[in-house]
Amino acid sequence: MVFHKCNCRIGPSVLASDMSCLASETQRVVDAGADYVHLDVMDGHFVPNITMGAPVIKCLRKHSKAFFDLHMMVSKPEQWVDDMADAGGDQFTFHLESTADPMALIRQIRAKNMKVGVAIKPNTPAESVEYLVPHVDMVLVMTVEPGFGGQKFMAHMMPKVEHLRTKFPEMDIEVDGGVGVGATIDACAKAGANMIVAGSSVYNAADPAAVIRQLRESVERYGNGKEPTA
Ligand SMILES: O=C(CO)[C@@H](O)[C@H](O)COP(=O)(O)O
Ligand SMILES: [Fe+2]
Repeated sequence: MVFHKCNCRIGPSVLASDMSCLASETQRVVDAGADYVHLDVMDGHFVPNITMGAPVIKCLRKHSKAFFDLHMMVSKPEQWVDDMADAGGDQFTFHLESTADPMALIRQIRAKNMKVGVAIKPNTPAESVEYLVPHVDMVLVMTVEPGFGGQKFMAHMMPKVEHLRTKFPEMDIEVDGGVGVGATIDACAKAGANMIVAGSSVYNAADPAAVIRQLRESVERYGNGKEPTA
């Protein structure tokens, strides 16, 4: 177990919601205790799927004050920084694999007053992102191949989380893909993740509030420096 003192935050991914009712579906998870909302932006090029762009996020912003974590699965993230900031994005999480000049992109995001996240795909080693840690707010370790919700959790990504947590005890580390109540969240929590994206497990649940609570309990039990009670 790798302990840390980072705040636990749960961010449902609206990709698993009924996206024809995005405003009410966002509100539904906020009411259920979500700390932020994870919005998956896919361009059909960086990943083989298309979801939403800045116009949709701008409309959603009119209905929600939630913190919007924009997971930018796009080939040219630089192209979308201004539009996403204008649309009301709070955090711009780009993929390390998508840009030739991460530092320039980080400066561009900061200039628009957004927080910065950097994501790594399953085949990208944790070491490759270390030099960016002092310059970003969060590292996202993908626990599925980006592109689709509802995939199987990749447990073999946990050593990457553990490696980063050991080196950076105070950094926000997010996991995304296939995370739900039970073995998957427990593995993430024990490895040291403190920001938890959960799509299907929250939106498909009969009681999303109970799921969010249990995800949080796992992080607080295993990750936040407390000994397990059972
Ligand atoms: O970025 C992605 C997929 O590319 C994720 O945000 C998924 O949307 C999470 O959904 P579940 O795996 O939890 O259903
Ligand atoms: Fe995502």
